[in-house]
Order: sequence, then C-alpha cells, then structure tokens
Amino acid sequence: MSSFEGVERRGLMFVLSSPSGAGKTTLTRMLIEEIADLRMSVSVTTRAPRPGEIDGKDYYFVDQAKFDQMVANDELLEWAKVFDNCYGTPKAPVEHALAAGHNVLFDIDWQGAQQLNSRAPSDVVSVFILPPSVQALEQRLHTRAQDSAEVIRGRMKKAGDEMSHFDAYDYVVVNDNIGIAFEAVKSILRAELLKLKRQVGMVAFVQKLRQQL
Ligand SMILES: Nc1ncnc2c1ncn2[C@@H]1O[C@H](COP(=O)(O)OP(=O)(O)OP(=O)(O)O)[C@@H](O)[C@H]1O
Ligand SMILES: Nc1nc2c(ncn2[C@@H]2O[C@H](COP(=O)(O)O)[C@@H](O)[C@H]2O)c(=O)[nH]1
Repeated sequence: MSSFEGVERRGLMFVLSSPSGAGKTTLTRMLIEEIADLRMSVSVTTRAPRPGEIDGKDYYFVDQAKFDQMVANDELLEWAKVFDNCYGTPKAPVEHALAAGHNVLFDIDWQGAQQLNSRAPSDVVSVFILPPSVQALEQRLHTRAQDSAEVIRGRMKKAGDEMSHFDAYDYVVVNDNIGIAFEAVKSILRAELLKLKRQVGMVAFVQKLRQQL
C-alpha cells in the first residue's frame, strides 16, 4: 500500500490498448514521465527489436523457446499471439509493484486486457485508444518509419479486428491531438485513483478527522 496525502491507497492496473499506430506507446511514455507512482510493465516478446529499442526497457526480447518456457513455468500474468509474434507480461515485477502500492501501466492488446480483467476485475482500469481516421492511422505507421511496408500492410489489415473490441473497455479516447488525448488519459487515471474503493485508508482518515472535532 502507498500513501497519498496521508491516506493509504490500493494500486491499480492501468491498461492501454489500440490498433497498432494509434498512439499508445507515445501516451504511455508521457504518463510515465509525468505521473509519480506509476510503473511501466515491460513485456517479453519474440518480435525482433526495432531500431532504437532497448532490451529490458522497451521489451525483453526472447526467442520462442524461452517464451514457451516462461509460459510453462507460469511466469506470465497474461500472454497472446499478436501479428505472428508472442507477447506476454512477466508476473513477478507486476506483483511486486502492486504489493508496494504502486500503480502499473500496461501497453497490451485486447486479448491481454481480457485476461487481466478476468484475473483481477476490480484492480484493472482499461482505456481503448482510437485514431481519428484510418488515413491518420496508416500515416502514423509510415511516419514512425520502423516497420516494413509489408508489416504495415499486415497491421492495417488487423486494425479492424482490434478496434472491434473497443466496447470491452472502461473508457475510449480518440487520439487526434496528442496533448488533448494525454489530458484525457491523465484525467481518467487521476479520477480512478480517487475512487473510494482504492483509498483503503479513508475510513481511518475520516475517523481521525471526526475525533478531532
Ligand atoms: N496524436 C498524434 N498525432 C500525430 N502523430 C501521432 C499522434 N500520436 C502518436 N503519433 C505518432 O504515431 C506513431 C505511432 O505511435 P505509437 O508508436 O505511440 O503507436 P502504438 O499504438 O504504440 O503502436 P504499436 O501498437 O504498433 O506499438 C508515432 O510515430 C507517434 O509519434
Ligand atoms: N497481450 C499482450 N499484448 C502485448 C504485450 N506487449 C505488447 N503487446 C501488444 O502487441 C501489439 C504489437 O506491439 P508492437 O510493439 O510490436 O508494435 C500492440 O498491440 C501491443 O499493445 C503483452 O505483454 N501482452
């Protein structure tokens, strides 16, 4: 448990999903920079690193045998096959962060969000990020300039499938202007952190206030 203005709080799992290129990596980086007490969950993947990606920071890059071993050893909180590669969330760091009262941020697909939701429904807050248009989505994938034309075509093909799961999320944000989308996502997180059920020390806090009257 952590403490916020003297009141003990329970950590939450904040999940962002979107079709590839809608902007969740950008938003997660902005959130981590600005919000204290928020820890990024670093996933394992069998995908090859993109230029500039750092092992242990952006992902843990592993081969299929290592990934399968992690699944068999129950080391992943959730995992899924996305665009022909495997991705998963290492369990131990998330459990340690939550136990220490931190909030944990996840950039995962709809299958992972579904698995987290069924494990810990009251601790998960999920946000689906949409692009303002299909043209903008494709443009962003090209501007990012980190995937081949073939990979981009594949991701655009699957964007519709990913988007069809928007209604399983708690919130939906259209990322047109990045500043506005960031403010929206931040407001969601701040409001969720103030929910009474997460401020587990509030009963004691109010009792103390009343005793002083
Ligand atoms: N509101 C925005 N307007 C214009 N460009 C944006 C906006 N948001 C993000 N981008 C750009 O779009 C590209 C894709 O964004 P990002 O990598 O964050 O997407 P993603 O959803 O994490 O994709 P993936 O699922 O493939 O990892 C990046 O180059 C990013 O700088
Ligand atoms: N279910 C999970 N999905 C994950 C995880 N880590 C990332 N992802 C999702 O995969 C796609 C592709 O990511 P990219 O980095 O190759 O562009 C994207 O939708 C991510 O959100 C994970 O641990 N579990």
